[in-house]
Amino acid sequence: MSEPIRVVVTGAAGQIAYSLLYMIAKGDVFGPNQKLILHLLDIPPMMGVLEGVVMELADCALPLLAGVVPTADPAVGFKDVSAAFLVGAMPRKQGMERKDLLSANVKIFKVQGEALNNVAKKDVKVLVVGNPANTNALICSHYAPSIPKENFTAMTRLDQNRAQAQLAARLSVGIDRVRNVIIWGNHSSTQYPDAKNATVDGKSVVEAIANNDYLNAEFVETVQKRGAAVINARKMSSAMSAAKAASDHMRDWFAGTKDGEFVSMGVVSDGSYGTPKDIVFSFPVQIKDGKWTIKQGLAVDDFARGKLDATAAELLEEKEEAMAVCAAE
Ligand SMILES: NC(=O)C1=CN([C@@H]2O[C@H](COP(=O)(O)OP(=O)(O)OC[C@H]3O[C@@H](n4cnc5c(N)ncnc54)[C@H](O)[C@@H]3O)[C@@H](O)[C@H]2O)C=CC1
Ligand SMILES: O=C(O)CCC(=O)C(=O)O
Repeated sequence: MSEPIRVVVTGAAGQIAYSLLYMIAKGDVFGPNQKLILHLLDIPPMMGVLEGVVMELADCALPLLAGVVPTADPAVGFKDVSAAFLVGAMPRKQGMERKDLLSANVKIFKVQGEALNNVAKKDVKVLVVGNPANTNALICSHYAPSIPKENFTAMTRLDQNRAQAQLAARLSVGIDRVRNVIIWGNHSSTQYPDAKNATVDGKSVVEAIANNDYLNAEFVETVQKRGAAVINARKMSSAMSAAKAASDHMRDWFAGTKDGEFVSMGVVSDGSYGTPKDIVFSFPVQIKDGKWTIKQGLAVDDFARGKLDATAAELLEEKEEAMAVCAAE
């Protein structure tokens, strides 16, 4: 059993954290031999609620959980952490787009970027879940210049999992038989869920489904609008599935992807696939030894090109607005 690592979850009194903390503390993310000290960061009015979460974590009697640090102080929350799940932010309500949250939430990620810069380990792996996730991750990285840009990522794994589930249902196969679905771009309704490089039992999903109208329209729209569909039904945003996706994302980042497989993550663009540099764009990535690389050489047809350009344009707009909000602080 190795020494405990410190892991922070922000928004620790909220609904995603309520599922996520259990997954992390029982070993789903860092494995069954890695002890952890969980740092739980929320805002001062939520400290009472957080006390209840701390009690419940104790009552789970989890052998890997070596300690819990509840706090409202970012300097304590981010101190010496090796992994950071940045969940805490305002969620979208019915009728809002995720970018409507930008001016309120982006300020949180400026403060947390500065705190990570000052007190976290320099090799900390950061996953931004709070919306608008891609642009929040960019801002966080911008205010943490002493930590490599590669260490800041945004979550599009929930979209990937949704896309995989849609294809598996359409093909009437188990979810584990569908691989390599890609989410390109922003975690927003402009994202492009791409089944054209996906496989079912190693064979082309396009050939297995044999219905391009479905793959270009209904499939894409269902995944793009799934978050809103859950909000309409639950009157609250996705939480259990978001926690599972955060756990999948960080597990793969630490443990690596399997040969021949890739997963989608929002990462700082290097211009791959003709995208603008220096926005956080979701790409297919392969991961080895804790480092991701963008999978190169995949086919991007004219239809896909239009979608990639549209989601990139939205991210450029968000970046401009976010930088203006932070500069005005
Ligand atoms: N990237 C993705 O795929 C997904 C992202 N989300 C986003 O995740 C975020 C959290 O969602 P929920 O847990 O459902 O919301 P929630 O409202 O249940 O919990 C959010 C928590 O964050 C806390 N918080 C607010 N400001 C904070 C700060 N400065 N520092 C620390 N904590 C702070 C709040 O007090 C609250 O406890 C939302 O922005 C939501 O839109 C949700 C689902 C999927
Ligand atoms: O849709 C939202 O704004 C909140 C949750 C979310 O990002 C999602 O379900 O994809």
